[in-house]
Amino acid sequence: MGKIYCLLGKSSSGKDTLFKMLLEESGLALKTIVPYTTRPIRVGEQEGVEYHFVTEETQKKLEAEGKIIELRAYDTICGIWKYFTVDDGQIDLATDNYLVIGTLESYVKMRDYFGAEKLVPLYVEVEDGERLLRALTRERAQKEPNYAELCRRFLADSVDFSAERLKAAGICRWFENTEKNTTCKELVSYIKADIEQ
Ligand SMILES: Nc1ncnc2c1ncn2[C@@H]1O[C@H](COP(=O)(O)OP(=O)(O)OP(=O)(O)O)[C@@H](O)[C@H]1O
Ligand SMILES: Nc1nc2c(ncn2[C@@H]2O[C@H](COP(=O)(O)O)[C@@H](O)[C@H]2O)c(=O)[nH]1
Repeated sequence: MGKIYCLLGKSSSGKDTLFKMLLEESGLALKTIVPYTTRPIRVGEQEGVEYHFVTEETQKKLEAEGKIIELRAYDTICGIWKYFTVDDGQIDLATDNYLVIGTLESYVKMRDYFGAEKLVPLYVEVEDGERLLRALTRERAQKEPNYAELCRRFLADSVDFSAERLKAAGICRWFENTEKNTTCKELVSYIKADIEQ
């Protein structure tokens, strides 16, 4: 029976980078679950790859149909952006293991939906100063850097991933992401051991 491995961590902790590296590990054979969002598509993103980019109306329709597994809404600098997981036939835990990127909130909601034995948290941690530097470097490379949103996320993260909230969600193990290849190796060993147990 399959499980959902959920990469969690503050903004710029390296979730997306590690996500791509882990998907390339053929020994793990992890599948993905494409999430949905109402935020605008960014340069370099593709419909159906990072997200299904949908309108507010589509989100409301999916909600009315009872298809939304979990949803997060953020009051961003550019308005309300929603991120959500949909029961759209992508997930078959009878046959496959999945890798997703989540927040503490989405992890808890998916754990409650699928059952604690099905969700495995992979919490990625980076020292705040280093993380802010990485976030700034990444933002500077954007066509239209949004430094205000970067700052909002940085501040929101310290509340959203507070020690109390991590403890309440049962997250007691973390993976330090100083050097990505080392972190990836640690994650691979951890996931392999979990799959084989
Ligand atoms: N171990 C590392 N060492 C140095 N830089 C890294 C490392 N891991 C990731 N980065 C860089 O840090 C930046 C943020 O990484 P990434 O986009 O993977 O983070 P994220 O957690 O997915 O962020 P967000 O949640 O904001 O989308 C990127 O520019 C990435 O190349
Ligand atoms: N904990 C918080 N998570 C947030 C916030 N704003 C967005 N997000 C989450 O980030 C990821 C990735 O977003 P992206 O726009 O860079 O693709 C997504 O899962 C959101 O849930 C926040 O204020 N706090």
